[in-house]
Amino acid sequence: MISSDRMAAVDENAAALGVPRKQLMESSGNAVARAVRDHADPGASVAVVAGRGNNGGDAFVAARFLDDYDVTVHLLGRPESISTDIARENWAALDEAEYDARVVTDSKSLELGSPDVVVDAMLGTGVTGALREPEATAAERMNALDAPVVAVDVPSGVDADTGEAEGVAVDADHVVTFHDEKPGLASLDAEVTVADIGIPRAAELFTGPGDLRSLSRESESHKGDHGEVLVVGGGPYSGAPALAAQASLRAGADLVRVACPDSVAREVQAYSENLIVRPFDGDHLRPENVDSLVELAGDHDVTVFGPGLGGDDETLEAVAEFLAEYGGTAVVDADALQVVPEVDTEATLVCTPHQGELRKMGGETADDWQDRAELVESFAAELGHVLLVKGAYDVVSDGEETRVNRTGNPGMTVGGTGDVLAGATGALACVLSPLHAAAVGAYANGRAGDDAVAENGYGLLATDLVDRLPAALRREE
Ligand SMILES: NC(=O)C1=CN([C@@H]2O[C@H](COP(=O)(O)OP(=O)(O)OC[C@H]3O[C@@H](n4cnc5c(N)ncnc54)[C@H](O)[C@@H]3O)[C@@H](O)[C@H]2O)[C@@H](O)CC1
Ligand SMILES: [K+]
Repeated sequence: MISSDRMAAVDENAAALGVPRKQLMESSGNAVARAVRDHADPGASVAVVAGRGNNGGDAFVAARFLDDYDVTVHLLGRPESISTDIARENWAALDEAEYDARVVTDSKSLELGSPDVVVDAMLGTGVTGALREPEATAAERMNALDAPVVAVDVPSGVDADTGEAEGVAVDADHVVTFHDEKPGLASLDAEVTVADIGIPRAAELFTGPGDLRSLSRESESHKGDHGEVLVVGGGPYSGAPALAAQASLRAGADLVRVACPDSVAREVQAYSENLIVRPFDGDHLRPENVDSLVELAGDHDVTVFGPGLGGDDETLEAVAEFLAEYGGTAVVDADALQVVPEVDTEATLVCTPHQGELRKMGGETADDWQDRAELVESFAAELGHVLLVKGAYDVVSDGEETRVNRTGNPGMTVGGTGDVLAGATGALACVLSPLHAAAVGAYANGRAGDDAVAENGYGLLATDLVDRLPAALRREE
């Protein structure tokens, strides 16, 4: 099963891997033509009703794969209003080659006749709201015909994620959907075929630019909409929590507070005026600090737990108590990680170990990234938490779904890059699912590192990553 949002991300990742959408459209159209052949023999008449998006584009391609049929393509709307270049190019190809391709600007002039098969390519995953005109009338006309209706990707008017329609929708007999099943199709009274259109598995497995799609913002946004993060860290170190907190801000959080021991509060604040510091008593985290921290954490969307806390016995005891009491979402890093396997917690955790820390948690690792991905997936299932295991190929898994990140370079072995990753992931977890936040965090952190090395060579500082996070999270359109 794949949602429309994820499908769009995967499609963009495929393009970044060198398999552009026009090529996928060629495969989609071919698959639609094969489905038409299941319903009628060569020579039969086929009416294709196409919209102005890529759903229509798929059907323009299908017409070319049905040269031995009597095909008529009806485009609803003017060719100039076709909304994508690839659909327009495929329309132009039909027009140039003198196919029977007609422009229908008004539903009254839609003459379907009595075809043997109807292809519904008005709208696919791009539908918003109820079908407008001329699509609504065209749907009613198609439903009234005796001929079987083959729908491209999803019956027009139906929401691919929910299976629901806000108004009239095409009543399809057969749906040819692409790449993977769509959640909304199962409840329909139609035969559903999933066509492999040549999207590489890597487009789903490896993080890519398409994964940044989900970070687009509404123009009407308010302070707090993009998340409030609490970083709990510091004690033996003061730089780590400051780095994590700055990374959270650079990854888009609206407000970030740092809870750290009194002893390092001034140092943490001195790193940046952008930080809000909330000190607690002492020079390292202790069990007596836990209750007030849990309360403070409750006012935030996500807690980033661990940067610079150190591994003192009292501190680890406090970490265990915090996790046992806390019910929100936390990114857990550094020394705090070793406590996770023993704790019974209601919290949603994203654990960010490097391979040494993973072993300390009781997890196994392997040199080959594919073997490692399998081991991480089963350990994540055992823990019941999301794991982001850092390495040349970072592995992210919630125990069911696994993603692998290939950005990053050997310059990132310098201290502090893990704190940046934890902070960025915390900010992202305010607006994305934990698995997706970890995947995008790893992708952006590595991309920031790649940009820094491309500019200056090795010898990068963790602060170089912080400054480059916004660009690394920006989607090029
Ligand atoms: N990986 C993918 O995502 C692939 C998608 N493909 C096809 O692309 C389709 C999605 O294409 P698009 O994003 O261009 O979207 P669609 O082609 O589904 O629809 C977009 C068009 O519909 C119009 N529209 C939206 N809501 C409407 C309504 N209620 N009434 C009337 N018109 C309405 C829009 O103005 C726009 O012109 C998929 O369903 C599939 O058929 C394939 O070509 C290949 C791969
Ligand atoms: K359709």
